[in-house]
Amino acid sequence: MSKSVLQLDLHTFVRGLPKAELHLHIEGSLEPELMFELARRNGVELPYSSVDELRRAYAFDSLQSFLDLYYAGAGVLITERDFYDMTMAYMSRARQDGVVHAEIMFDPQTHTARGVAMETVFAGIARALRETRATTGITSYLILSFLRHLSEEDAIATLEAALPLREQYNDLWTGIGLDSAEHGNPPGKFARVFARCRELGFRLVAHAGEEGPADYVRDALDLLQVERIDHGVRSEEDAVLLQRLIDQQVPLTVCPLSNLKLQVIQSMPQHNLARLLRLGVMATVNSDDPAYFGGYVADNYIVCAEHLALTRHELFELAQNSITASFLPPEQKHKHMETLSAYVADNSTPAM
Ligand SMILES: Nc1ncnc2[nH]cnc12
Ligand SMILES: [Zn+2]
Repeated sequence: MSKSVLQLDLHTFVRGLPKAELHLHIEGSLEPELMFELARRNGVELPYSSVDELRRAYAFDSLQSFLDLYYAGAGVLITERDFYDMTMAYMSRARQDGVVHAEIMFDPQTHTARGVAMETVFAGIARALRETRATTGITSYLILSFLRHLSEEDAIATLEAALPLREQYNDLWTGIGLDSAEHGNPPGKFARVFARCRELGFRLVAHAGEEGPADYVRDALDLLQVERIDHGVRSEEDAVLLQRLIDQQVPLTVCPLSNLKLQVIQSMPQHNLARLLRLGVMATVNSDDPAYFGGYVADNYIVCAEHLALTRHELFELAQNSITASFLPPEQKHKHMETLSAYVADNSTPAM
């Protein structure tokens, strides 16, 4: 295969790089413009007079300060069409970023607590994902995530309310996750419901080591038996844990712009993504809540390339890791790996 003489610029290279996005909260993809449109459509009053005023409120100093706005913003989602519109907007944006497969978290408790039916949430999101798969070939899975600031009983009730829908959404709903406020809500609080989900054959993930300590990462592995850790950046503080992540190739779904916006780090050059990757951690790059954190998945790759001096080969490794760490069956992973290798071979200088 011939190599191009001219190297693509960074932005073009990253956007064309076939990749999976593994850490994305669909409610966190709700852009202010759509939030205002849904508020108008549903007669919901927002405490902001304009899109600009809302965007100006996105100045966070912690995970909790973000979550307060995020849950309030989700209050405009009422009908099946609202969930469909939000999901279509994300999928079309993801397509522009070279996403070939997305594993999407959603928080049913945020909606059922407001009287929105579980079926409405599933139906709207699923219609958009299936339509996207049919028209573009981009595949996706759903990860139903429990809110950890609520009780385990609430999580169990949520699981029971969703299970009757499992067969209907079998092509999409493959995973269970754990998100929301980490401090004071350790993984062990959800050991029973995760054990039940494991028995039911779900793939398991959990947020850990974002704001919370490295101990929470270890507990998520030992007590919840998750396969992937969402964030996990604080694992670096525990050398034994870090070696375990490397030895066992436990994927971390890292979200650099999120870490910056929520002040997990104070500046991008401080981010440990490059260090983790170079130590042999199965790190991936993702957007978390792109509408709130100022960038979609390709922006996250680019900001890391620019501030952490990632090489093109390392960007390729991150994309490879995203496919490897996905829940896709082996034959689909293999197909994406071939496409990815061909893309990189076609767009590399001989020195890469
Ligand atoms: N970054 C994050 N951490 C925990 N819960 C979340 N829910 C949405 N985004 C989250
Ligand atoms: Zn997250």
